[in-house]
Amino acid sequence: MTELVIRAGGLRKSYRVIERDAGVRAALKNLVRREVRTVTAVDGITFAIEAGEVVGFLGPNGAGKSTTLKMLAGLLHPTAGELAVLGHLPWKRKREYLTRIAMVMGNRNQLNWDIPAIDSYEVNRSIYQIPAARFRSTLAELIELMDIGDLVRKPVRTLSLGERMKAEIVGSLLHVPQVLFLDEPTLGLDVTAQRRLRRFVAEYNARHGATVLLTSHYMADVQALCDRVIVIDKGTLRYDGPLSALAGRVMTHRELVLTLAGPVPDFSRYGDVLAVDGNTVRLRVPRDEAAAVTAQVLARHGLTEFSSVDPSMEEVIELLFAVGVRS
Ligand SMILES: Nc1ncnc2c1ncn2[C@@H]1O[C@H](COP(=O)(O)OP(=O)(O)OP(=O)(O)O)[C@@H](O)[C@H]1O
Repeated sequence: MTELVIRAGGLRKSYRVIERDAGVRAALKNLVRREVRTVTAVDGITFAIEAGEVVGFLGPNGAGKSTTLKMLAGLLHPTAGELAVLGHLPWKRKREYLTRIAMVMGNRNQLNWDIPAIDSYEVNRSIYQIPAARFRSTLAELIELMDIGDLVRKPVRTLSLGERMKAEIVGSLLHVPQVLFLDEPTLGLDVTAQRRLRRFVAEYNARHGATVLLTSHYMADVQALCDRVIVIDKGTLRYDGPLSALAGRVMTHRELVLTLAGPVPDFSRYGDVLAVDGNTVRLRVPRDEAAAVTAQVLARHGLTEFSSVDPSMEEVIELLFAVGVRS
């Protein structure tokens, strides 16, 4: 039986924001009476994740992804709902919990800039009470997996962004956590460093059976690592399922490229004619009619070639965020 590592039910998080207009007068008024507004960042989401899954968390800016990850990692207290990770209430921040998870934020540094990463790692070793021999072997494994070698001996401030991110991740995983929350881990990295990091996450997942929840604006990260995606928008869950099925839910139409033996007659009765080039016509048809249209064209006109153009994942996501998911 598979083990459920994360269970969230009706999870909510609201922030209280103090409203303030600009200027001295507003500042004075604010001292007397504070206008407080509630921002609901996560508005009752329910999902469950099994051990060893690598799940992509997608959504436009401000959708509530970081807030959700922070609740899972115990950095924020949920306003309402149920949440259990590895059987723990994350916000209690129990030692037994914190030693089994890691949160990596692409836009935050955990390592001290003025000293080499290896010295910060020593600090982590004592915080997590990692036995010396295990620490050495894990460090060697992570350094090899991440291919950072002697860089860990240079002051962090002298490292490039990509090198620093690799060093950050090594530092976050020295206690060999079973659950990884990765919030934009490849943010700002060049393509080579992104690829390296992806390989690393895949390898770590395979070696340690770790459960990974990842947010990223780079679709390549999600495609390379996640079979399953959870899409949220304005704090609510819009899709939870295989990445491969997402296109089908979002794209209402398909593009067919049909090549006939002779010139193309008027094809407007089959769908939107996008282009005609010699004997080839590009046709846009409702997704669920694509097979029937192809069969009709084959029967009536004959086909020498046929293909259907699959949208790129970027296109799917762009459309998804623009129009939402069809239920
Ligand atoms: N500390 C805070 N105080 C008040 N509002 C906040 C706070 N943190 C986040 N928010 C608001 O909550 C909403 C969700 O923010 P969150 O950072 O979780 O979204 P996100 O999906 O991670 O966005 P992005 O892709 O831009 O990182 C946004 O409207 C944001 O402005």
